Amino acid sequence: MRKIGIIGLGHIGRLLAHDLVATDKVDQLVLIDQNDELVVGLKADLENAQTALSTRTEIILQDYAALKNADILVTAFGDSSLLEKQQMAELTRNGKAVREIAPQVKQSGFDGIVLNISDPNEAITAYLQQQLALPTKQVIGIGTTIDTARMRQAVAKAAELSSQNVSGFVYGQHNGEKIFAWSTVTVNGQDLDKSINGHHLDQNQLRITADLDNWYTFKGLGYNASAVVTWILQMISTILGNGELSASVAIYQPRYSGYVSFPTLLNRNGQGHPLLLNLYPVEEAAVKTAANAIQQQLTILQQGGKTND
Ligand SMILES: NC(=O)c1ccc[n+]([C@@H]2O[C@H](COP(=O)([O-])OP(=O)(O)OC[C@H]3O[C@@H](n4cnc5c(N)ncnc54)[C@H](O)[C@@H]3O)[C@@H](O)[C@H]2O)c1
Repeated sequence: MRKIGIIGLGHIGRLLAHDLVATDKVDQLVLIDQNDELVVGLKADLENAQTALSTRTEIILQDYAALKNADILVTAFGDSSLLEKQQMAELTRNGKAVREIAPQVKQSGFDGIVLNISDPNEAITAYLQQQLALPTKQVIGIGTTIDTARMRQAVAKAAELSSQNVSGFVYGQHNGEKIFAWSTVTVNGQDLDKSINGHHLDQNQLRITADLDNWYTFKGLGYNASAVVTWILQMISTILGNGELSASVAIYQPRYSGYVSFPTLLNRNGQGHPLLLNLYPVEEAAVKTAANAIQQQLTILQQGGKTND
């Protein structure tokens, strides 16, 4: 039996719940949010939707104990409207949420894989791992997965190809020190310093295009959800199946003694082998800077959200 929990049913959580039910990825779905009316409404809506399906998902509401034998827990709590004010505005707010949520998850005996979406992603993932006291391989954040996807798309658009032809990763910190690691980026095996499909690609322009995609989505919708949910569904399929997926996710990296967004393989155990690619020294230094910034945020969270200013 495939069992998944989602904590936080805002833009992301409710779209994910719908997609899991509609694509028959889950037998039991545990839905938890601080807003009781929201979860009751969502359950009714999803059950109505199932009248058009030949599959059935059992939906369980507001029951932390039901997470005990869940395979995966997706955390998508927060208040994404705060991002309009400041990129890191959710830090202390979501730190408090971790202190409310983690003891209840821990008490359930949950021992599956956590996929964290809540921001600031790397620091909240690290804090969740500490508060849940689960092995680091089992607590993964979406990290710079979407930034990586946007980078690949920017390259693909400029080269007039589809993004499946592009490989490479964005490292570091999703809402902060993002490192577009050009040393890792290739188009069908070709480096970017060569002409690609007749186009000479300008890295500065590519970065602007990738960031603009995020800006347009946020300005138009006030949130972004489709890309995140689609990638999380891929990760869920990988964890529940036998495959491996490479993604730049928030993982514990021993070489930085902490969490940072770093390319790695995901598999049924959660985090598999990290991809140790040869970065340019300047990229390597920037990843270290990002890891330090994440560590500083983690320290703020560990102190209960109190900053010195
Ligand atoms: N890393 C990424 O790529 C990425 C992309 C988009 C959004 N995000 C982040 O994901 C999170 C969710 O985004 P969203 O747009 O769905 O947010 P949202 O504001 O629409 O919804 C958040 C939900 O979490 C619930 N919640 C808050 N605190 C809770 C608690 N203590 N216990 C239970 N439920 C709680 C709220 O009631 C709300 O329903 C945010 O932190 C957002 O910044 C990350």
